[in-house]
Amino acid sequence: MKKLIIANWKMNGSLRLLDEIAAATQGQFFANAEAVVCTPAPYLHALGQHKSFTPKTGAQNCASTANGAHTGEISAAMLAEFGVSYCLIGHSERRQSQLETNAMIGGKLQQLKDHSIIPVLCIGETQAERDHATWCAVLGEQLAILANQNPTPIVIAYEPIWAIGTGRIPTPDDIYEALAFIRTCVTTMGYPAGYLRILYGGSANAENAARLLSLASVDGLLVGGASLNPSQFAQIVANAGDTNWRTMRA
Ligand SMILES: O=C[C@H](O)COP(=O)(O)O
Repeated sequence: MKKLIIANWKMNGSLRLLDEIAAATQGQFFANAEAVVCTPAPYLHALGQHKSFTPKTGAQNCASTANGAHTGEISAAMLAEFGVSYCLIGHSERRQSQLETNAMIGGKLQQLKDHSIIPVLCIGETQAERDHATWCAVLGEQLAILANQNPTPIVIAYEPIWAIGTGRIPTPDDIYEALAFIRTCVTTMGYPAGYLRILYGGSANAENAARLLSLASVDGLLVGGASLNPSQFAQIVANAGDTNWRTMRA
């Protein structure tokens, strides 16, 4: 399966950055890697229309209901009209700042499924939850929204909150253990292995991408800060497409 590299611009970027990323990734071979850029919503149209933008179009959020009197919200149907293939849900920044609950995130999941957009469900524990060894319970609770669903392709992004934007990365053993736990939980809920991709996110950059991608079970990366640097992002995608990771992994 191709490695999946998803850029999350968060509330950053510009039309100019779109051009710069297009130029930096142009001519890259996506035979072994799939790249997605999740821009702020105002750029989705430009991204979809861009003549030389090779990565796929991603969104950072969608509403948990289909339509209605919800000022400022953007529905999954609207995202689909703009060619969005993937949409982040449950990012820890939204869980914290927008007080998003698992119930709300479950609604977003359903909306995306209804419009054939692949959900990228972000989950992760705080430093305190890691220290007190309650991370399994926390991840299990965040994954519970996938239970009793008709399984469709899904991406889970494991992002320890303490690793986001801090330059700190879990040990390979900790990543392996968390991803194995996630894979077991999701497949036990009836998702076929082929429907599930699990990404690592948190301080991934051009320097550590090859090492992270070489870890067993890491199907790709969710990249924040480093994705705003066109040459770094292009290098991460190139690393993902480098089939040498298979030998590094052995
Ligand atoms: O969505 C991306 C993550 O929050 C990771 O952000 P970061 O790469 O800046 O640590």
